[in-house]
Amino acid sequence: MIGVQDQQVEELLRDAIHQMPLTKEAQLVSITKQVEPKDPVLFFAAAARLNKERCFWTSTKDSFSIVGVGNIFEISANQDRFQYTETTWKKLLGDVRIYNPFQAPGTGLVSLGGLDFDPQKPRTELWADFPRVKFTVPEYMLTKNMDDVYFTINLKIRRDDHPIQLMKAIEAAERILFQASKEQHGTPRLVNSKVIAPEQWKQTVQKAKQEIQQKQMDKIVLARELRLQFNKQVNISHILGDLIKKQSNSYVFAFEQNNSCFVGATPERLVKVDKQELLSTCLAGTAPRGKTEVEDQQIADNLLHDQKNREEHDFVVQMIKQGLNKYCTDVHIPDTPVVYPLKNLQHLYTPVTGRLKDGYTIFNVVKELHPTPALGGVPRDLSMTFIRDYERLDRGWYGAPVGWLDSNDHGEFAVAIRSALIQEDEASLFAGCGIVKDSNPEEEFEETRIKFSPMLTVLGGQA
Ligand SMILES: C=C(O[C@H]1C=CC=C(C(=O)O)[C@@H]1O)C(=O)O
Ligand SMILES: [Mg+2]
Repeated sequence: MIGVQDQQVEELLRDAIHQMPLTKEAQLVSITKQVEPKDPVLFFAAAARLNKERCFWTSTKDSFSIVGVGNIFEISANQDRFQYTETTWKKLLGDVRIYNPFQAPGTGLVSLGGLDFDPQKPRTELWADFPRVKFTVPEYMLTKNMDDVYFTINLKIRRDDHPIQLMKAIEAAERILFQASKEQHGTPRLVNSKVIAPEQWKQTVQKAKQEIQQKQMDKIVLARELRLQFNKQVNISHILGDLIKKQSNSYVFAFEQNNSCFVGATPERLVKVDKQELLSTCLAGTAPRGKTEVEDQQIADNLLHDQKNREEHDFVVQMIKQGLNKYCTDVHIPDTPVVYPLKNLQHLYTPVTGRLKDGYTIFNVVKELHPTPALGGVPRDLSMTFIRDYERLDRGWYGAPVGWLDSNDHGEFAVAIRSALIQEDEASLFAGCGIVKDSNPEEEFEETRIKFSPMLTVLGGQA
């Protein structure tokens, strides 16, 4: 690696050891340095050789990536999940020594993670590997912001540690992480695919529609599962590489947990914060892509003027507007949506901007907005109860916020849709859709079928 910087790292470690308060047994130290360009997917692939849990985040639109390896600090909670996560994160920030001369987002101390869609829904075996909430501060982290690449080392030091010994361990890990990975797994073959309970799902849509028509609720989002079997273990780095190539305008993410990995390419930003500048997105209302440019334009025009889809979308806009007004000033939301094209489908999209009021953080906004009516419904409580009672699916982390935040008040969370839980040679894909009074169960079934495509095609299936 870059030699001069390594001498600096050693000096920083020496200082940190000498200056450790007597009251402390151990101290978390975080050191960020700039490194030569490195492909985040190759870094993720190479990290497999360290046998530590990995996490991955790329915003394909912004050319921004974070790859985390290992886990030096973990926040997991079952109750008061937002409050506890925020309090623990703030406490950690007050406790850690950070050497980060860069202001780039995603450098310095960063925590990455996600949580359950519904903390009240009983868990099944499917998600047994995943805690209900988990945020991780990785041991090693690569951050790529446009053409600049940074490497962060997070370690716990003790008073009797020796900087030269610590450096040896760091350099050994760096050699592995920055070397090209030679593993060639070949692409696994999809040998079986099972649509879970299609007819029951359509009946549940019908039931949701009835409740809406009887004015119990306005909107309920219902999801379903597609279960795949392969002839051998799925290679997560290949999947991530393919998703990045194919899914522009998306967040490509992966969170490993024991033998499971939750992977996706979601177009739906929940909230992005850069100091006090805030961005959010209303995304709901869906149509397929056309086979020709003319057909595509025709479908987009129809989508923009389709009452049922506009209704689905407007519920999201109203709720996000209301939610953000509590925590932001200068909330700006255009009156009409535009069409947001993706590889396999197109959505109605309304961008939102605002300024976070003093004293509030990204956690307040995530807590307020989740679940938006793009994943839950309207009103929130009744639709969540309906989903809990009638949807035959353990959503786990599907449909919930996943993302990251750093020690310099940057952070971003996306809604984990277009996603799959991969478990060695098996995978569960998830897709949902907004049911409103004019929904048709067959059409909603078809809409969810298309929503499986981003994950299905990179896993060797047919869209
Ligand atoms: C719930 C999903 O999509 C949501 C986001 C965009 C459009 C949606 C829709 O048109 O129904 C859904 O609300 C999913 O992809 O699993
Ligand atoms: Mg829809």
